[in-house]
Amino acid sequence: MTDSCLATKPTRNITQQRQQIRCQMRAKRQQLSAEQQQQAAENICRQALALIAQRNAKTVALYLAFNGEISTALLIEKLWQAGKTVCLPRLHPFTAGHLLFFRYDRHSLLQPNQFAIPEPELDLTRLVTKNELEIIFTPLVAFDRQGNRLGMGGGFYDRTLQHLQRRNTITVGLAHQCQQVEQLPIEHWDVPLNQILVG
Ligand SMILES: Nc1nc2c(c(=O)[nH]1)N(C=O)[C@@H](CNc1ccc(C(=O)N[C@@H](CCC(=O)O)C(=O)O)cc1)CN2
Ligand SMILES: Nc1ncnc2c1ncn2[C@@H]1O[C@H](COP(=O)(O)OP(=O)(O)OP(=O)(O)O)[C@@H](O)[C@H]1O
Repeated sequence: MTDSCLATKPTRNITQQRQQIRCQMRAKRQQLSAEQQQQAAENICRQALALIAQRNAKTVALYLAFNGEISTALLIEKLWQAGKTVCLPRLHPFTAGHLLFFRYDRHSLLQPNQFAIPEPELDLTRLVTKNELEIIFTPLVAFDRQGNRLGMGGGFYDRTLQHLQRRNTITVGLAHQCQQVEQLPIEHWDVPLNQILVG
C-alpha cells in the first residue's frame, strides 16, 4: 500500500472504499518485478489457451496491458499462430463510456487513446459485435472470490458486460494474485465475471 492511498477518516462510503482499493491495487501491481510479470504472463497464457481450446472458441477479445496489468502479448501471438480472431477494445467515438471491439492482427495500426493505451483504428470493416465474441478477457484492478471485478473506474467493461448476461459469451478476468481482495464493495451496475484466471 502506498501512503497516498490511506484514508483520513475511519468510515467511508462505498465510492471512497472502491477508490482506495483501486489506489492500493494499482500500486501493488506496479511494484511487481519484471520476472514476476513475465511469469504471470506465461501462466495466464497457458490457462487462457486451455480455456479457449476447451470452449472451441474462434473469436476472443483481449486487451493491451498498461499500468502493471498482466501482459497479453505472448497469448495474442499464440492465438494468431493458431489462426484465432483476436479483438481489442477501442473507446467509442460518440457514446461516452462505451467500447467497440475491432479485429487485431499483425498488420493492424494502433493509435494511443486519451489514456495513452494503444487501440485499433476506427475501421468499420474490422468491427466485431459483442455477440460475435465468444470469450471476453478483461483487465481488472481488483477481484474477489465471487467473481466481482473492479476496474479503472470508467465503467467501460460494466457497460460492455451488461448486455451479455443472457448470452453465450463468457467473461474472464485476467489477474495477478496480489489483486485479490476478501470482498469487494459492489455497486448495482457491477456484472460479476464468469471466471477469473490468476497468473
Ligand atoms: N489495458 C486496458 N485497456 C482498457 C481498459 C483497461 O482497464 N485496461 N479499460 C477499462 O475500462 C478501458 C480504458 N479505461 C481506463 C479508465 C481510466 C484510466 C485512467 O488512467 N484513469 C486515470 C485518470 C486519467 C484521466 O482522467 O485522464 C486515473 O484513474 O488516474 C485508464 C483507462 C479500455 N481499455
Ligand atoms: N451499465 C452501466 N450503465 C450506465 N452507467 C454505468 C454502467 N456501469 C457503470 N456505470 C457508471 O460508470 C462509472 C464507473 O463504474 P465503475 O466504478 O464500476 O467502473 P470500473 O468497473 O472500475 O471500470 P471499467 O469497467 O472501465 O474497468 C460509475 O459512475 C457508474 O455509474
